[in-house]
Amino acid sequence: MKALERLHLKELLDQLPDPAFVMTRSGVYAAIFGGRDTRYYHDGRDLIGKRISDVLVPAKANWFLKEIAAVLNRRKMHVVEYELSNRDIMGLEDVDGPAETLWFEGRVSALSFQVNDEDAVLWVATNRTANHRLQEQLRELSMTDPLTQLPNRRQLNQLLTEYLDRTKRYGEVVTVLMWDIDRFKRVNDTFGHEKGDEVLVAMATLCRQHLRRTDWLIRLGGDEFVALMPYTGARQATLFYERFRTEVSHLVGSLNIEGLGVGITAGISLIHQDDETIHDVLKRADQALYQAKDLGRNQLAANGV
Ligand SMILES: Nc1nc2c(ncn2[C@@H]2O[C@H](COP(=O)(O)OP(=O)(O)OP(=O)(O)O)[C@@H](O)[C@H]2O)c(=O)[nH]1
Repeated sequence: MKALERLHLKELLDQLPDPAFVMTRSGVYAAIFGGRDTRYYHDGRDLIGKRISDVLVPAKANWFLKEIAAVLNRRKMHVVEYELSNRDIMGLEDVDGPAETLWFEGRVSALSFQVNDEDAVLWVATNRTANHRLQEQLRELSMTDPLTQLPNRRQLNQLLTEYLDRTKRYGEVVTVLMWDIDRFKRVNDTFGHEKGDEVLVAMATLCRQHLRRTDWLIRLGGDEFVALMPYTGARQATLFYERFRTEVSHLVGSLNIEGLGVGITAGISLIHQDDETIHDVLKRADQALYQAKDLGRNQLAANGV
């Protein structure tokens, strides 16, 4: 066994599927083993003897140096995730390897011996790009309404949390305009569910077209939507609603769904600096919406503006 290990140790190390770098505290690539498959990794043999700051842009190089120092100080393995693109790496033009941005998981542990009179770590880099992309896609899917392709309630919660924070900190004015299609059930009942879907998509598209690029339109569920309007007060939001309502009356004609009472009812509120949670503002907008429904639909009511 010993003889086998001695004879084949180098070959075994070179055959490691993921590259393993020996890196010193000052950032010198002292050795590299494995990671020879250029579909996944750039050939790193040219790195030996070079400094990380000669290879990576300063921000990335500093991040690596900090990680190395942290591992050497704590003497505990670190697992880190990082991204490397061609923008980060200098002089990569002539090296074989993937062209796109790569995501890595690094497993970094301290070595018990010195290399070139310096403390050193072993840094194993695993290409996790495919996995990372899949995760991004799943995240995107979990945040998107499949019918309208708009952000869904989950994303609204995230956005509102961010905007509540900004209102509390900087006093930013943000309007929440909740709207709902009047008599939508009659569309389904009269023309079928497919027509209902078409109406939902058309209304959502129309609303999106009339909002600003910095506004958000979210499908809450069913025929309920929220327009989240940063830098917008109640007066501007009301003007937006009036325009949207007029456009909807034309759309009802072009969709051939006249005579059912289809329109748009809305409730608006502002995010308040003393709101404790996002549910406070959602509740106010919801109450305004129901007040407007009670008043006879196809109109807007405000609450806490
Ligand atoms: N086609 C279609 N219908 C949906 C979808 N989601 C919810 N609905 C239907 O939307 C209808 C909403 O009905 P209600 O909440 O009573 O609303 P409404 O008829 O607009 O009544 P008011 O708002 O009070 O005027 C229900 O019949 C749901 O089944 C969807 O994705 N597609």
